[in-house]
Amino acid sequence: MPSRSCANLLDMASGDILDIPQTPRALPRVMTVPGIIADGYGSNDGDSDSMSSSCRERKIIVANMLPLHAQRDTTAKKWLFSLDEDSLLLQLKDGFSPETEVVYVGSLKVDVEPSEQEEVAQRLLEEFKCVPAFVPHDIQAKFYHGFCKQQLWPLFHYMLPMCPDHGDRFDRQMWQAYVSANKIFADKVMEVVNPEDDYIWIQDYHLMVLPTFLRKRYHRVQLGFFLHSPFPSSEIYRTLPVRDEILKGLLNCDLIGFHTFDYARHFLSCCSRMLGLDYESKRGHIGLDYFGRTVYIKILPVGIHMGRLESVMNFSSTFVKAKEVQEQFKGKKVIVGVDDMDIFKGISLKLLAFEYLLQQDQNLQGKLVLVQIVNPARSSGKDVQEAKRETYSTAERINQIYGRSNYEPVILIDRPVPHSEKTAYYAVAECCVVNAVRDGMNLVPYKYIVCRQGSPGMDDAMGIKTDSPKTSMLVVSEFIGCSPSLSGAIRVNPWDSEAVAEALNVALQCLILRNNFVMRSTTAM
Ligand SMILES: O=P(O)(O)OC[C@H]1O[C@H](O[C@H]2O[C@H](CO)[C@@H](O)[C@H](O)[C@H]2O)[C@H](O)[C@@H](O)[C@@H]1O
Repeated sequence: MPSRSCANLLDMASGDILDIPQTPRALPRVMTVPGIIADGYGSNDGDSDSMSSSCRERKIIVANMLPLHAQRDTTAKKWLFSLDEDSLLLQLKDGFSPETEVVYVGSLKVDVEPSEQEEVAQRLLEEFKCVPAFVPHDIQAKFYHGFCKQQLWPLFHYMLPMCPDHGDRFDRQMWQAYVSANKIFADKVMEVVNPEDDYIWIQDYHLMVLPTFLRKRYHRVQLGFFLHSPFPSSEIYRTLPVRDEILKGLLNCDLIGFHTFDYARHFLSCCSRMLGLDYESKRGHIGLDYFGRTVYIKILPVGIHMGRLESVMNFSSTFVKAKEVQEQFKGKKVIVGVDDMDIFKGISLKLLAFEYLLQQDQNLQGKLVLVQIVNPARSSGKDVQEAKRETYSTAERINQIYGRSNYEPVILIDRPVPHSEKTAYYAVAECCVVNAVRDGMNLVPYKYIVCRQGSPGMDDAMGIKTDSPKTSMLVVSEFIGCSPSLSGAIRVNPWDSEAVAEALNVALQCLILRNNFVMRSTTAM
């Protein structure tokens, strides 16, 4: 029998929760738009009632990874740190009022020797208001690469571990590591928190039992949690052996945020079926009573940060790249895809649809290009290796069958691609396709829409008249969180490659019709 010692660790925490004195409390003072949503697409429900009026002045954002780049200068034997401008965590900060102080708690992407940890921690707090949680190597491997990436990530994206090739089966040691890592993060929060005044925002599926440790220590601390991934149907979720511990972890918060109504609905149905908890509408918000507290459930879809994206659009390096891409694909229609190398992003299915399209319509051969940017994998699992192998072999096959001299139908860009370069591809491509079989939100369509709108500088670089209409098409999977918000997109079932091919064909026909129409109107003038 595997040891259940970590269950004890957690039980100690959650067990005590049963003993929390049920002092009547005022309604939790919950922030609206916790900064997750910036001034872009996706918005909160726009409430501005009394719940929003008492945002605490210091926020502690806890996430698996700090928004930092870290590099070791081996010659000078010094660490070099800088802010990771791409991190969504910085976007959270932009949503708060300027007076709000934000402290981040999380791990570094690098290993720091124990002898250097104290000095590094002091520097990061002073220079970046970051508090590093140093998770020992053995725990980290089982916590992140094990329980997070091999168990929770597949399950939350609707994949059951039916056989070893499809996610690892439940492993109590990995769960123990998950609980231990969450405790390490909780201890770090406790080092800096002022429980009377601070608001603690916990991010994502890596840290779902962290609230239990904090609630055990501070009965009255204000805790919010946001899940960036999907929350699956209760029929999937109930297969998880530690389903109750995780639900209780989340319920130890005052507010739980989800991207979509469906994810919130699934969570509520799990609370009802597994814990016998029913929800009710409280002052216009959905709330659950849990040991004398009300836990609010909110739909807070993440958006993009327009300001940051617009500034990247105006980099001279973006103009140069856009011009270069435009020249490279002159006379061809460009479809762009940007995805993480992950088994749920449906990259191979997208390639199969593209292959089918070329096979069905010979006229497109030589004239159509799919530029597929692949962000490097974060997980090292064999599932990701297999997805990568399949992506490469499908792309190679398409290029062999339909390629010619000076023409490759699939351009696979598999390296870290800077923001400016992605922006340039978005700006040039007339169609963007997101074919994920499941994704919490997916911000690619929003970025594409903004980049296609262009800017005077970008239009100038590309030789486009600013007032001339630009036609763009979006093909998106119906299984991603952002899908319902994209009313102008063509929605597809990503598993049905023939239907995706047909959708791409419709998109191309629309582009051609529209361009002919514009050309005719311009000529007539
Ligand atoms: O791979 P991880 O380190 O475990 O992180 C998980 C993913 O986090 C981010 O995506 C998630 O948040 C996005 C914004 O809310 C959402 O659009 C997406 O659906 C979520 O999965 C990150 O963008 C991914 O690269 C990570 O894999």
